[in-house]
Amino acid sequence: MRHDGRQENQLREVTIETEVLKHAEGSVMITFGETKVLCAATVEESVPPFLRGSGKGWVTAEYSMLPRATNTRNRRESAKGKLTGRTMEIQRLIGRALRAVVDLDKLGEKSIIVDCDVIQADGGTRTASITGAFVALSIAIQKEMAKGTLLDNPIKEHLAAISVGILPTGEAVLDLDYEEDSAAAVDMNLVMTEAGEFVEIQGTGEEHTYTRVQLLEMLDLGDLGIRELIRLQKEALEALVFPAYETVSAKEIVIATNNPGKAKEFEAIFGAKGYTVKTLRDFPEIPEVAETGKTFAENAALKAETIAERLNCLVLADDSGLMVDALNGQPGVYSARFAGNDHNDAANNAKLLHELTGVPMEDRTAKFHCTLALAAPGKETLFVEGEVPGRILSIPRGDNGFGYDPLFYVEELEQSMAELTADEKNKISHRSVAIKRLSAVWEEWQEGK
Ligand SMILES: O=c1nc[nH]c2c1ncn2[C@H]1C[C@H](O)[C@@H](COP(=O)(O)OP(=O)(O)OP(=O)(O)O)O1
Ligand SMILES: [Mg+2]
Repeated sequence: MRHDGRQENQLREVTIETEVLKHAEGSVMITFGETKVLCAATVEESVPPFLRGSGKGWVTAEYSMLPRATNTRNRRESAKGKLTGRTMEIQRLIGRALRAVVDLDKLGEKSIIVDCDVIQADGGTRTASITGAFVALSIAIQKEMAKGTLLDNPIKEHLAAISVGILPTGEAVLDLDYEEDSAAAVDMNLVMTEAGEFVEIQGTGEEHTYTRVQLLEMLDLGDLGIRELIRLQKEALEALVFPAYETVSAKEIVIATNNPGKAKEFEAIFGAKGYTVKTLRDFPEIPEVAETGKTFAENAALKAETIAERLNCLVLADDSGLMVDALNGQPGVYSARFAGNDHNDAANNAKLLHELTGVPMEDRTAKFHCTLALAAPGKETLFVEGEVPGRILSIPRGDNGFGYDPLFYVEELEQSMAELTADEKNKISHRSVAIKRLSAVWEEWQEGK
């Protein structure tokens, strides 16, 4: 009988609470009896220098204990200015353990760092850390997969860790608490995989030795404990769904535009398809992307790809403009800054009228062009285009729309774009033509690589 009434092959009560932190990509509060460890996994889009350009990712861990995790206060290692040997040893062990079950090639050039912070210590902090860290890592990876930023699951199999030992009575026991651990004759930490293989065995006698028979007895107990821990890990992970991510990919779309006129049109068109539209006005912290490209496609890609990387999600961008035949296709990609001043519709329209002074109506043919770029991190960008023909009026007409709409006459409707209602414009505009083409190829693109 053990001091807390457990059987020799019985774990303490183990709980695994997932998603306990707002910011970390994966987080877990794990308890082994009175031992409590907070595990937080962070995904970073970079790797240590020795892996750069290799296509391989990295998984590592840090371990630390809060001052009052123990019955007397320990000075913080940050206050001491250096890590103790014990801390270094444990965090390396956690990192090694996790890397044993992750295919770093499949992870690609990303790093996952799992921070294990012991809130309360009552023996087995490293084994609880490894067991919890694996779950936090799995959550972070599942989210990457849900977002489409990881295509293939790099986790090869489950992994957990447990302590076993020999009490002074000679009895082999599973999952020692602090009281048992400090008196134990032999103390052993086992890190094992779901397949029953070992990653690490740390077994030491303390003023005692142990026999081969006792070693096998401890390994058997450990095996039992690991199986139970893996069952609990799976239970915790299976209970998780990622509804937020499903909504982001299925029902929400981010459009990399600052133009309120475009935003309204996208909202109307995608809203009718059941999407919520977010634009850069929802992310005021993101600086404007410089449109340094020479083509609509280059600029659309610049906007979509920069923002997709930044927000780590699917992003659509629009680069559009007016192409006037009598001006050899100008202002084209420079439409927004035709009059020099970016985004000044009145000045742009005035300059357009000035440039076309004396040009007769039959020679004032033009078209609106729109290139859409759909980008996701790690994916090749998809492009579609749309155009609508028209003529440039000599007097602005109508108050709807934006940009050059008051000067753009749509012959078949016998109205300027600015005289059309939003619905009417959205049926015929260059943007709506492009969006229709996008819907036709979107799914195929999303399923492909
Ligand atoms: O339906 C339209 N009706 C009237 N004018 C339009 C339209 N579509 C584009 N245009 C003009 C406005 C702007 O002068 C330029 C787009 O420049 P472009 O860089 O693509 O957009 P932008 O800088 O206003 O917003 P953003 O880059 O944040 O999406 O073409
Ligand atoms: Mg622009």
